[in-house]
Amino acid sequence: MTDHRAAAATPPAAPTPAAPTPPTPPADSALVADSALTAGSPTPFGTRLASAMAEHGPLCVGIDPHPSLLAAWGLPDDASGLRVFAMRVVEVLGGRVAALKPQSALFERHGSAGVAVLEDVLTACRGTGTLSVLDVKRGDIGSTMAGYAQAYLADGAPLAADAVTLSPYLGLGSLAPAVELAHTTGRGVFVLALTSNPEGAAVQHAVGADGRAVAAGIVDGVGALNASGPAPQGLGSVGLVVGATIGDAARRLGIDLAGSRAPLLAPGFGAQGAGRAEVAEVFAGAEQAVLASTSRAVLAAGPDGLVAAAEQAVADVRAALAD
Ligand SMILES: O=C(O)c1cc(=O)[nH]c(=O)n1[C@@H]1O[C@H](COP(=O)(O)O)[C@@H](O)[C@H]1O
Repeated sequence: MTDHRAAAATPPAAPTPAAPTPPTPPADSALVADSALTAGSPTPFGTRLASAMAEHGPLCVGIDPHPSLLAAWGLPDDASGLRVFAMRVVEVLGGRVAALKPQSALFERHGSAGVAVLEDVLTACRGTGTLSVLDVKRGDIGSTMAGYAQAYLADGAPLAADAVTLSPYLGLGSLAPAVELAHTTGRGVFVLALTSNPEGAAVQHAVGADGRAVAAGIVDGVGALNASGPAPQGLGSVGLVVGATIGDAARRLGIDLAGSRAPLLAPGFGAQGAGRAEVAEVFAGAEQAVLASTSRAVLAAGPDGLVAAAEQAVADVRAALAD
């Protein structure tokens, strides 16, 4: 199995023991990673993601420990249940899918104990070689954004992930500290463009003074960031979030999803109703960039059904993108 971990990372803290025991990073993994850094620039996130998708298929499984799912798994709705749930997902699906996407909100609702579990989940992802996309949807004025960037994209940060989700609705330029740090450390960001929820259209489809939709400007801006990023070709490290539920919105708004070289994180597949036909419609012409994301549809299969559910999801996405 290829290791798609960040090229640079300081030794992670050992995961807190849990049942089931999470995968533990090899003792020398960080040393290997550090020597890769000193030997040159870290491998860009977009390059690592392309390789992970080629190996495992274009699927990201979300780790969304909703109270209802904890109950369905027979676990308490507290930090101990959260730990067993999330670590089991990493243990079972780590090394089998291109990426895992912990949903920060559902860890944060358990307070500091939940955030401690999230730290261990991210550490465990690193141990399996599976890319982690931390879904935090952050966005703030530049000076504060630098703090968020340090929290999620700096080598050795307790909550460091391979990539994070960011909101550009304080202005795409306000995300610069995160983009710059991601480029430096071989990490990535996914910028919300056309989200899967129906309420998003009121903001994202709004047309500005230049006659272009807000989302179109974001896609253009992300294309420019990738053009000046560390990878001269192929997938860039600045991705876009484009919901699989948006129908023909991209086409109607004159957005060329493939033109930005952005990896396209595509939630909405599964529990939100998008299936094979919807994925095929939304991403026609941009198939190579799609990383479909699904959470509840896989997690509802329970601890023993995770592998089969993820394999089915990969097959469905592949078929949709081949249609
Ligand atoms: O950034 C995201 O991942 C995201 C963006 C978006 O437009 N829509 C969306 O559903 N998501 C996230 O993707 C996950 C979807 O979960 P399921 O509907 O259970 O597959 C949730 O964690 C959402 O927060």
